[in-house]
Amino acid sequence: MIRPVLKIENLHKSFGATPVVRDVSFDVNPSEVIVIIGSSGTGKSTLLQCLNLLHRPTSGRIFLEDQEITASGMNEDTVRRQMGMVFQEFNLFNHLTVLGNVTIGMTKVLGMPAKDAEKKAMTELSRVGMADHRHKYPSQLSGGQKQRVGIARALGMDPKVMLFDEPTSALDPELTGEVLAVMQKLAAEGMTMIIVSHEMGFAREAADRVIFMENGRIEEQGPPDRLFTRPESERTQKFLSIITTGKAEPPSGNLEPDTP
Ligand SMILES: Nc1ncnc2c1ncn2[C@@H]1O[C@H](COP(=O)(O)OP(=O)(O)OP(=O)(O)O)[C@@H](O)[C@H]1O
Repeated sequence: MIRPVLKIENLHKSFGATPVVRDVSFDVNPSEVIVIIGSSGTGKSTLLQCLNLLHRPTSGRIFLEDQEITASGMNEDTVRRQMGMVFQEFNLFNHLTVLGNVTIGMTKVLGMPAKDAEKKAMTELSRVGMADHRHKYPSQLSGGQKQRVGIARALGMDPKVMLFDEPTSALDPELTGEVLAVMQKLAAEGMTMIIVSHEMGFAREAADRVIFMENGRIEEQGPPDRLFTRPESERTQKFLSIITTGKAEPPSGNLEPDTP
């Protein structure tokens, strides 16, 4: 039997009285690439941020390999160290070079000697095609290059899973491709990844499984070939038709009352 990297059981997250993630359960298998899609405001980012405890779930359980990370007393930093997170905004340190941005987590958080950290950082920068830019500062890089450094920084921590929260949303269209290409390469190398994205072409090509979220719940999930061509749920059909025809704005937010 395959042991999942992540196991999510009956996850709920509310902000005050507003439910945003409702009873979400799924497993993530080793080397699996999951792309989460859905209209704006349906809880995709909140779900992702619950997975590495940036948001504390209101209820439900999350297991990272065999460890329940939602157990009381669990150290959040220990959990986050094992999951690489790539944000829409790149969150690089502007006063550090590319190399400095990638090594800082390894030296400060993992306690790695500087020489070892530099060697590892160069390996990860090569992986994302940024080794030649190692001495530059973030202000000297394009958005796509900054995001690739962000990915190298996350990889430097040898994460068990990589979480991407709309990694290309802040990029001009011509820079999106280079970041998606790096993510596709990581997928081909066997990295376990969960990606929140509006890039349907990428979801179709790179995902092993697509999860469509609606109103905080998993409405439908399946392999991209099936989900994009023969969606089972009417809501998925509607969402995909809006996305492809661009005829109307998808409905947003929690339109339904919460049902227990
Ligand atoms: N920290 C917070 N406090 C209160 N409400 C929040 C908070 N974060 C998110 N929300 C609300 O939760 C809902 C879901 O937001 P979320 O960002 O998870 O949606 P999303 O599906 O990722 O949307 P998008 O695709 O636009 O990023 C929204 O109504 C949002 O306003």
